[in-house]
Amino acid sequence: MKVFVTGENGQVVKALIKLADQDSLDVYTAGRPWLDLSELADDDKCEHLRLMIEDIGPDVVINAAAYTNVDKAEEEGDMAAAVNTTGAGAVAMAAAKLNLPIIQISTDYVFAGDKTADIYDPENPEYADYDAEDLADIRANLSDGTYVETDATHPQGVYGQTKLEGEKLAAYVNPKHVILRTAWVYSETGNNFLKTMLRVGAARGELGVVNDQFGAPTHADAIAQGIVKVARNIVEQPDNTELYGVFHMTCRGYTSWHGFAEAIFKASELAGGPTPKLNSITTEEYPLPAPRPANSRLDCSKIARVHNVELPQWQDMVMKTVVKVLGQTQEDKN
Ligand SMILES: NC(=O)C1=CN([C@@H]2O[C@H](COP(=O)(O)OP(=O)(O)OC[C@H]3O[C@@H](n4cnc5c(N)ncnc54)[C@H](OP(=O)(O)O)[C@@H]3O)[C@@H](O)[C@H]2O)C=CC1
Ligand SMILES: Cc1cn([C@H]2C[C@H](O)[C@@H](COP(=O)(O)OP(=O)(O)O[C@H]3O[C@@H](C)C(=O)[C@@H](O)[C@H]3O)O2)c(=O)[nH]c1=O
Ligand SMILES: [Mg+2]
Repeated sequence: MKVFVTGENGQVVKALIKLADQDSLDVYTAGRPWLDLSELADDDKCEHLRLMIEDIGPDVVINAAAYTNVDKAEEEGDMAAAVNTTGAGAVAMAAAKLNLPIIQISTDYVFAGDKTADIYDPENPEYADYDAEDLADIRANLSDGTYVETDATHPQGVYGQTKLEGEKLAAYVNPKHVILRTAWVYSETGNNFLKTMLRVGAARGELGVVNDQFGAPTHADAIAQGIVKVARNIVEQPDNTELYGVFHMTCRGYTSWHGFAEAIFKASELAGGPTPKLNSITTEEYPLPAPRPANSRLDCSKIARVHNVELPQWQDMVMKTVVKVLGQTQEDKN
């Protein structure tokens, strides 16, 4: 299988490139300056992209490039929209023109983050006439508070808004679309929370991290494996419409950013890295330009059922990533 991926140095792009060592997977990437997603409002650039893809002849196109600086997006809305919305739409369109499927990577930040779990109250008068079977049904359908693919979206900031519009545009222009929403991506490359923690933790003796935003830290390697499995499924069964649409894909389990930081520094301690004092704080105590969803938890049962994709428990990949980051030379970090 041959895949065409947008971006060069992104966490997910790099993880996909690593998988190319494995049997029968060719990964072709295109990033700046040759492919700049912010320039795809221009028809000539779109045609150039289409020709580039045609030349390579992939089975699937993967849009893994995005404007991901959540806070900066608040002031650079036009650029964020150019990359995440117009750019995503243009990549999906170029694929559509070649009758190729598009896998568009998206985010938990499309949601408001205020979803709560349903509470079962056996005393609810509405249940008075229900028999045991009805009640069992009701209980089975109670939400645990994780977001499902059909839940209403309501992004809180510009990044989430531009990503949501990118999802919609990609879906509109290319019927063969898979929108994969993931969350809290980290890896040993690029910019991410794990690397920020180790850097800040080495520079300061103490730091505060928010304890009231919940989600699943997801290693880019796990995402890349999920993407490749989905890609293989749609290549094997291109006409199976069940395989297309929106899917949630994160590691299993969940924690807060504070819980993630705790796991990072526990691993760091074992590996001889920094061990700053870690304080638990609220979102209010850590003001940022862009609001973050309090609940970023995604229900991943649909992708498990339809694509047979299940990512590992979030804790599983923290230790090895911390070890790799601590072992990086200054040169690697640049
Ligand atoms: N990071 C996260 O926590 C999360 C990310 N996602 C989504 O996952 C996907 C992958 O994210 P991730 O790997 O973390 O991204 P990164 O922030 O690590 O990398 C972003 C990638 O996008 C490329 N890019 C940015 N602007 C442009 C542009 N104008 N033209 C071409 N390429 C551009 C970058 O290029 P260059 O190599 O030149 O820098 C880089 O390759 C994205 O769709 C993101 O929205 C979803 C949930 C969480
Ligand atoms: C660095 C730091 C952050 N925080 C808080 C701020 C914020 O609420 C939370 C996460 O911080 P970050 O800014 O690193 O995370 P952020 O850039 O918002 O991460 C998001 O990126 C985009 C691309 C996504 O799609 C999301 O899934 C998500 O991963 O932790 C602290 O409380 N203390 C700290 O020292
Ligand atoms: Mg960030």
